[in-house]
Amino acid sequence: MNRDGLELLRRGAGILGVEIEAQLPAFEQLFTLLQEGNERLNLTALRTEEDIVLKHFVDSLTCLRGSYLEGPLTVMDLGTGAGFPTFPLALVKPQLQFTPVDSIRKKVEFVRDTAVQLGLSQVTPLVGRAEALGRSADHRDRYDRVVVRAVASLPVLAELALPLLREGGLLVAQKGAITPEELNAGRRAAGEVGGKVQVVDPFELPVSGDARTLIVIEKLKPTPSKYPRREGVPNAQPLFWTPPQKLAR
Ligand SMILES: C[S@@+](CC[C@H](N)C(=O)[O-])C[C@H]1O[C@@H](n2cnc3c(N)ncnc32)[C@H](O)[C@@H]1O
Repeated sequence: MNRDGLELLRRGAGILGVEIEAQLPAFEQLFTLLQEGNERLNLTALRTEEDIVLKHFVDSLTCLRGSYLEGPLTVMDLGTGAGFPTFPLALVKPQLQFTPVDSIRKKVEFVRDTAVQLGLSQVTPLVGRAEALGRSADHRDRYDRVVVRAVASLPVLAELALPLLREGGLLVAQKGAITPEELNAGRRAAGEVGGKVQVVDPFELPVSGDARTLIVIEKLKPTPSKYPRREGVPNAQPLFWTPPQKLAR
């Protein structure tokens, strides 16, 4: 990472109030590993230094808004891709025990190798689909937090994540701008799977000003055993919602 990238990272984290000075060498190493991984494996669409620093590193750190990730907690990162938001969060919050999950094996292998190289022993990557994990005894009702970034619409996230949380656990979903229709469907879906939308926090990504929304759903009671539905169904038929592109013309 060159000097401009480092300054951008400092500036973005500073605006968020996140202290990262001691972790800058690790972020530089992550940057290099991500670039090498991208050349080999085509992991992420973001390739420029500015995009990686701002839209992966700083953007992931915005999950720390509102202090929902304080203390020793077990955290599943659902649909982690190349390891986001897991890596930036794990670097600055070493008390969090992360389980980054993705259905694509090559991505999880990259995350596993990168975690080893960064010395992040509290990161335990897993290949799997949320629908299957949400039905397995090893993972259902287990986690203090589920974090997600750029994975699915809110009703789908509610159905995939709530089964994995313990009662009182929180889904922390980082999204772009959200329409009232998606939010309304998300509220209804959350209720259906045992949760409640507790926080809708719109904000701007530092420096670029891009619209973001942090949404927090709390699990209040057990998720009915029929959820999550089988693989692919939550996305194909989101609870209480027809995404705009699926509306008949
Ligand atoms: C757009 S990428 C986002 C990756 C990462 N969270 C980020 O912000 O860069 C979405 C990822 O979610 C994974 N994914 C989507 N649905 C999933 C599911 N049901 N179970 C596990 N992984 C899933 C995909 O394989 C993909 O890697």
